[in-house]
Amino acid sequence: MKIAMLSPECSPIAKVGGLADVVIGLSKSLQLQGHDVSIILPKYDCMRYDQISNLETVYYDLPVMYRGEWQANDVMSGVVEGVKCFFIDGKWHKNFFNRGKIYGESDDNDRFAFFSKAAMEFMFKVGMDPDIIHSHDWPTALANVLQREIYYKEGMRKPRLVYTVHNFAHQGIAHESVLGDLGLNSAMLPLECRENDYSIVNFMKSAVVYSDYITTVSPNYANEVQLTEKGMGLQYLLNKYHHKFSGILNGIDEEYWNPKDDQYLSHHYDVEAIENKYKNKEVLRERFLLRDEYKPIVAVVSRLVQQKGVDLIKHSIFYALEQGAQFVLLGSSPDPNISYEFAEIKDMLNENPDCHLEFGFNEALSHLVYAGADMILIPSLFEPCGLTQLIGMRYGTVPVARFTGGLADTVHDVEYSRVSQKRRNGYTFIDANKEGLEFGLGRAIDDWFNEPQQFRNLVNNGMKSDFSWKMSAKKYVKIYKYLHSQV
Ligand SMILES: Nc1ncnc2c1ncn2[C@@H]1O[C@H](COP(=O)(O)OP(=O)(O)O[C@H]2O[C@H](CO)[C@@H](O)[C@H](O)[C@H]2O)[C@@H](O)[C@H]1O
Repeated sequence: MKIAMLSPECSPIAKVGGLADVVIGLSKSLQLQGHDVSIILPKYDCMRYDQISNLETVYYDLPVMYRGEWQANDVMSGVVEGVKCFFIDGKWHKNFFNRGKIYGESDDNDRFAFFSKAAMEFMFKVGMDPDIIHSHDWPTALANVLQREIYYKEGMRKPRLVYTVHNFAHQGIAHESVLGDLGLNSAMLPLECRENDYSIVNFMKSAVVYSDYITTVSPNYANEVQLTEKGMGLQYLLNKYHHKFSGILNGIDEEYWNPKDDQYLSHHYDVEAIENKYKNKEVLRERFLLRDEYKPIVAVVSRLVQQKGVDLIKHSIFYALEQGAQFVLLGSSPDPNISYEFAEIKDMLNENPDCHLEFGFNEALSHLVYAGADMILIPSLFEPCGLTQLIGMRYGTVPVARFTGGLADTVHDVEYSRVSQKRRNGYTFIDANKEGLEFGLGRAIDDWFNEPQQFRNLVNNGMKSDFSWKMSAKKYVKIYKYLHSQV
């Protein structure tokens, strides 16, 4: 099948969070299974150009009608991790993608609405005509509306539309004038695509209504968003369209995340020969100036946003130290208040030889943290899937996770899980408060000190688990094929 992925992120060239990992991981796996995949992205000035090969301009001056005028764009192609990518390079004065960042601009809605239109226009002009247009999250949601309302009518009839939601907390809300900017007739957009104030358009709702199939990134989160407030206001709509909605668990790219030959590690290991993991622990300690003592390292690798349980992360720093563990954090926050709070804690613990907080986004360092730590903590308030617990397990780092969303699908508690002993791989806790966190983390630290064999079994079980994309990619293909069988 011919699949066009539309995404604002793609690892490792344009990554803010897990969406980037999923887009490349799923694409690689689909390609391995014999499908023809292209990823279409904006051409940001801040991309990792060193990770793109064969970059060349393939279309000059692609005209895109926006705000009633033809705007020129070049389109470049390149290869990322073996997958063909196209980059839309807006040449006009607004410079939507030369902002030094991917998100966080006051005109994000306009930037990504424009990208959706330009991506559709590109596919139309070059006659790409994919079997599937697979768009992701709010930034590419309007592509689905554009396909049905404009491009289908102009003859681009083949594509079936699949839409994956990585987080219902960010939906893309804008005044309906955004539709006119894209050449859509605002009056045609159904009311269920709008907010209570009908002049406000909700991008995600629109994609739910217009797509042929909607997925989210774990089965448990798919249930939660239909049944609870985790649907962030979309519960009704998701229930209405439940026949075309399901959860497919994310995988990880096991080639990229592989302790056996990880490009960022100097000591490689696997489940059969794990000793080198502890050399990475030494390297991590040296790097973060932690003392070399018989203690477990608890790690957090995260965007520091409320979703991730920032108050619980803060509490866990002090709690882990109190319990005799070391604590490391690699995190960055788009929220200055949260950044400030963590900077204060860093100041307070500056002289502590058992703690290091590192701020910023650092891909290479994240690999060392996964490899060097003993436990990875994910105390999220909600979590659509979560990748850090999967990556942690791949590196023999035991997850301590809140029992929610995809974390509940993937982390199986050593004592309280219903799965067989062999599949138990971590510690979970239910309550999103200090007591809950201490219940999960306390048991993990205690077992590390006092039940080393039990802890080691968890390490082994995690490392032996299959978190590859293979099975999940097959589930997507099944959906793609089903949609075409319905035509
Ligand atoms: N400071 C830092 N430096 C380097 N790397 C860092 C980093 N902070 C985070 N990362 C990396 O970013 C990724 C984050 O993965 P998450 O699953 O936490 O995704 P996120 O919440 O962003 O995305 C959403 O989409 C994904 C994908 O569907 C869902 O799993 C998730 O639940 C949902 O919230 C991991 O690869 C992690 O290593």
